[in-house]
Amino acid sequence: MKNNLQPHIRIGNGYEVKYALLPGDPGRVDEVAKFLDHSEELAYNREYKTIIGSYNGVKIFVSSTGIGGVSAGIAIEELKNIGVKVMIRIGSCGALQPHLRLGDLVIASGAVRNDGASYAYINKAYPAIPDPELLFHVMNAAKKNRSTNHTGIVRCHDSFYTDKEHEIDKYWSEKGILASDMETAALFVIGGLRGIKTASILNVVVEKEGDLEGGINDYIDEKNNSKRGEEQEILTALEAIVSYESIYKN
Ligand SMILES: O=P(O)(O)O[C@H]1O[C@H](CO)[C@@H](O)[C@H]1O
Ligand SMILES: O=c1cc[nH]c(=O)[nH]1
Repeated sequence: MKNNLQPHIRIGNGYEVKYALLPGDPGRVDEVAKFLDHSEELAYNREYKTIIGSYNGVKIFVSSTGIGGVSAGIAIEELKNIGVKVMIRIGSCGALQPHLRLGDLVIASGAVRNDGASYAYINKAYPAIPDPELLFHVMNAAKKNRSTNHTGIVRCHDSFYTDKEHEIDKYWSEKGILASDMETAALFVIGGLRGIKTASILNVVVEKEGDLEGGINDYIDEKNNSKRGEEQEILTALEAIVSYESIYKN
């Protein structure tokens, strides 16, 4: 393969970039660009949009992974193939607990593996957990940014519209799971198996169903709160990378 060009993300060797931020939505890549010292688009194929840039002297890729573990798994593997060693998801999530508000950050300390992609790799006895050192840097960065953040287990799923969604959310909510997203489990499991350091930060974009407390104000501010959460997750991930890099330069 010429220059090790990857078939989906459409990037090859030669960048020597150790870090990647992974939003699902390609639109969020441009939001991250606003925080970078400079940035340049490298490729945009299907759901995979990648820019290269730097933040406080550290070079990073920002690559969208699309919706779901299947799509994310492809991006994760291909980014690893071109040398990326540390990946932080900056995603969105739906709250499963009533105290989580729009724009709060959820930092995943583990993920329930209700997705198909992580299971395609290995049976469900294998844990979906982040790298503990990277998690520590993310938690510290979130504190320094004064975000409202919650660290705990999230649930990863493959569907929004089956007839059982309400029942399933109720079950996992009662087990204390913080929120739902679709890619964190695949990221953690593939990271564990492939030796990639991973973490996942999620911005609450949907509050728990039926919780109306404070709902009117939140409704008015809905867009602002979600936007603020997105900015805070981006800043948190970037600051975590800088502090991680200061310790693990090589
Ligand atoms: O906003 P992103 O990062 O795409 O994350 C969430 O949003 C999508 C679903 O709407 C899924 O990808 C889910 O995990
Ligand atoms: O409710 C939601 C919102 C975003 N992402 C999810 O997976 N679920």
